[in-house]
Amino acid sequence: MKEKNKLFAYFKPYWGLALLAPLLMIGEVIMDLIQPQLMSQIIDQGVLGLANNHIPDFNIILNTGFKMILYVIIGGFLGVMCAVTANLCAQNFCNDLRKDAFKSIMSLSLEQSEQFTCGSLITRVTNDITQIQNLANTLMRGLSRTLVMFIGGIVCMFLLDVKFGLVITAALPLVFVIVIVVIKKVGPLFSILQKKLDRVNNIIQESIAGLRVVKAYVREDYEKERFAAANNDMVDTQLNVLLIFSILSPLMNIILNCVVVAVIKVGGLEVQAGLASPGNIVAAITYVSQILNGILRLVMIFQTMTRGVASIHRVEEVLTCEPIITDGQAQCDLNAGGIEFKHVSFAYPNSREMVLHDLNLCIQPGETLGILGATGSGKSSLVNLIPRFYDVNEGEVLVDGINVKDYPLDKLRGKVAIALQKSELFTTSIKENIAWGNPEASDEEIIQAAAAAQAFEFIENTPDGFETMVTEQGMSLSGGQKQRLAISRAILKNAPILILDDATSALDLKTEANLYQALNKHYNRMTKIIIAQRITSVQGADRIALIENGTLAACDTHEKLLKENQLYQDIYNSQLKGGTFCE
Ligand SMILES: Nc1ncnc2c1ncn2[C@@H]1O[C@H](COP(=O)(O)OP(=O)(O)OP(=O)(O)O)[C@@H](O)[C@H]1O
Repeated sequence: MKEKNKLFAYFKPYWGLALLAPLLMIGEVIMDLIQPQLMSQIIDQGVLGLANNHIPDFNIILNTGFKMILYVIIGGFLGVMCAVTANLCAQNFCNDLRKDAFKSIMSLSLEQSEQFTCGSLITRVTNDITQIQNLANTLMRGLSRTLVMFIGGIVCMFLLDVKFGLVITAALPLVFVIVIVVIKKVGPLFSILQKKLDRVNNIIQESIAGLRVVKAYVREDYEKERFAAANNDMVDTQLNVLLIFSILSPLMNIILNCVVVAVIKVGGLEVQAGLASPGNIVAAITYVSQILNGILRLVMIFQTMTRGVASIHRVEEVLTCEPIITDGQAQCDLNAGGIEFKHVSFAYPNSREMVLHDLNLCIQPGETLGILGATGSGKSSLVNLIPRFYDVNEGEVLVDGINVKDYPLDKLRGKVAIALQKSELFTTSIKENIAWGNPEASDEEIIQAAAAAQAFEFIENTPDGFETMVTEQGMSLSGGQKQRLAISRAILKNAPILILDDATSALDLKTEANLYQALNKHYNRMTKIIIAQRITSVQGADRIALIENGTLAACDTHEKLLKENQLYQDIYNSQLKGGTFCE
């Protein structure tokens, strides 16, 4: 585990701003606290003329009035400066946090990102960090304002008249009991709310990413209902929170009015006794309202704080999540591309069922190995172990004679280029999509890779050639075109090991044959692993590995397997009869 509470470290560069903002806020609140005193002076000295035989003094009204306006202006200026400073601090701090959270997500092992789920990770980097930003802002502005207003208001009331101070102090226990009950009720609801938001985001993400399938199966209504159910569930929790909060405001108003009545009653007696003035009563009423409104705001602040703290935990989970698959220290200068699976058994971390069982297979540098097997037999799982997308449970995988666990990950993954059946393309130009596999590649190398992948011709026929923009997830391209771009990218990486994991499934037989011919001609030193469903895709390979229920059923040349292996003969015959095969 990385250091806990590391979030505070993000504040460090901005501690000056974080300190200045509450100071400015204190200044603004002091200006607010002076106002009732000045108002008291206007009433007592200016209007009632208590110090001048009950003769009103308009000069005092005018001068004190100007002072009040001046303090309001100063308070407003300090408030604006406080808002600017707090926002600068919170924005910058959360900007750093968001970048690091994203960096952390990028370094997660696949099983960890699967555990978090995609929707939850998106919510953590977006909504949760916004909640933390709100929290930072609230702590610097709202909390400091409320605390200073609360303490300052009570002090001012005691200074006006000790009995006023005692009245408000007597009301506080009841106020705090109400606040604590509300906080206890609402607190746990916020964690639940974030989880429900995760679910809503997951559905949005799945439905939008799979929009074509949704439309093809006319499942819009189903998706709408699924979304509506999750959304309603979230809204219900939100409503519960709001309901609890909505009870608070009238309760506070009742207490406020009771305290005001008590202040007037006590104040009346004090005026009769000559111990206080009418202006003092007005000032005290204003302080009561400032204090109780402050406490009401405290509950809202608590709302932000609870949400923020729940979000801090969620973001910290991402920040402190160490990748399970970590670097080894081995140095390996060999770049031949030899691979060996030694007694490999493997189960996915989220499942107890073994997918591969005691599998042994040696692939020579430069060899082309076809892998054939029924769906779900474990073909992809096998090749996923080479770049360590997952680690084996038993046995070992060697690349160029070294256990993959001993490699620094970037060195190991630098040796492997992989193209998948579902080609991941980015919203950028065709050229950048290909060069993504090797950003330093020259234009000629990009063209050569595209030509080998049989993509050059169709790219040239697009409106802007290599500069044509690929729309989101490659929607503007056919399945076969996307696969060819993904293969171009893998070829361009020029790694010693090239894995095509069912990456030619959308290509017609002629294009596929041309691709393999080009690979053999121009990239013959690469070790190639070709996973396919069709025998035609692998029959030209040096050897073909037959995977059956996670075990290696056979591994030999096409000719030998055809002669000696019943399973291979069955596949061959079924594809021949099904009309898939043509020589
Ligand atoms: N991320 C995963 N988590 C848990 N189980 C998985 C995961 N990926 C695959 N499996 C399971 O592992 C088994 C082997 O899957 P794998 O993808 O290796 O098969 P495959 O031979 O490549 O199939 P296909 O030809 O359909 O792509 C299947 O039973 C599958 O359900």
